[in-house]
Amino acid sequence: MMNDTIRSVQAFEILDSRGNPTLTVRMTLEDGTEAFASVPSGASTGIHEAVELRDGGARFQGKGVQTAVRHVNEIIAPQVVGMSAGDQADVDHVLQSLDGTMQKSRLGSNALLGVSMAALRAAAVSRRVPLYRYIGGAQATTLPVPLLNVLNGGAHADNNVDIQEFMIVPAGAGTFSEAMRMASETYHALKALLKSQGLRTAVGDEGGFAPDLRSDTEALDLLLKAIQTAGLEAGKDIVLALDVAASELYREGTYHVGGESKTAKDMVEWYRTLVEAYPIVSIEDGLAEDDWAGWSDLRQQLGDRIQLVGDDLFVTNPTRIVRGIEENVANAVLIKLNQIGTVSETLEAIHRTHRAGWQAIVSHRSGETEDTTIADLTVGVNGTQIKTGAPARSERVAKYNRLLLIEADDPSLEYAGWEAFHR
Ligand SMILES: O=C(O)[C@@H](CO)OP(=O)(O)O
Ligand SMILES: [Mg+2]
Repeated sequence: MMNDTIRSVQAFEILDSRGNPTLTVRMTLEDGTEAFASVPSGASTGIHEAVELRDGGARFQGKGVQTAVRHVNEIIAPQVVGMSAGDQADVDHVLQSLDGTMQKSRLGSNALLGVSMAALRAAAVSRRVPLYRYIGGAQATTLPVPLLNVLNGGAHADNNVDIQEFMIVPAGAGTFSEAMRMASETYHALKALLKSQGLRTAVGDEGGFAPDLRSDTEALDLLLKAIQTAGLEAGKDIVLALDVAASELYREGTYHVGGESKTAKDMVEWYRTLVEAYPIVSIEDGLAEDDWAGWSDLRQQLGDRIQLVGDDLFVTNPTRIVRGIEENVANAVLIKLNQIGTVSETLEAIHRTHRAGWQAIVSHRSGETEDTTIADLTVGVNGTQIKTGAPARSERVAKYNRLLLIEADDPSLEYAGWEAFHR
């Protein structure tokens, strides 16, 4: 018999994919269910994100992951034991009120999210349903198009490329597994191409290459070449997406790109030339996290042609998303559980995004673990796209592998394909 009353909650310090401390939470239920959830950690974090208690940050006055672990074990656990794991909204409400701050800085968003995700996972296990089915019920019908980061620049790489992430997007595949095959073949073709040009093939945090390139267009040309070498057609089988992470390029009121200072208007014109020359379907964080006026212009100029995704701009925060919808500054939202700190608030962010007719793209962080919750979350909410790195490095591949298993288990789910970019 199912009895999803929470019996115990315990946090442990573990390592993330960068070798930095993070935490995992084990929740047990009265019916004997045991579930774990692990929390990721970003590098290019938005200033409006929920605050994790992270080791080494001067900002946290010596409060690191150990403190977050203690908060779970000593403050949160006694309050949630006895609650029902399936009452996600109630559990998350308790977490939010125990913390009591706007950005979850008292207990730490990592402490809160670990418990919130553990409740979600435990409730599904207890009901003996796959996590995506527990989240989405009969309404989960879609498998997402993956956005795979294969080339890096910006603050993440030691080269002359300004854009942080160049992603390949196999929208033309017929199934999710075919999409992964196309993506990994392109990834390997890219590696061979870099090698043949004497360029570095070491990979960054998300599994993408970071060769020493002269410009952003050289990076885009390399991708087109790799797609072709893999026997695929750019624009038909695979298209491209960018994460500019423009907050990182923004200093003292201007954007610093290619050794020049640019206004928001110049940036929009730059994107127009890129979109005209390359099969780019999506640009994330094209402008900085508080440049609302610039974003509004970007949306007016390019919003009918391509997907414009807010990451640092919205930080998965329902309040910022509502403002973005009202001011019509984008048409898609990047969704990261740890930017907001609870499952319920993440679901609210997704629902508000979808209700506006915008796309919600569930995303990993640059510091990840083997936790695959985001794969199930994407399917559960009928997300048409997922962003979780290169098809290499196990912490990224774990999410893709989970989706491959979901596809194999449930033939009723349909690959989103081009529908993902329908506006
Ligand atoms: O900018 C981003 O979108 C993410 C993930 O790719 O990076 P980070 O986790 O470092 O914020
Ligand atoms: Mg981003």
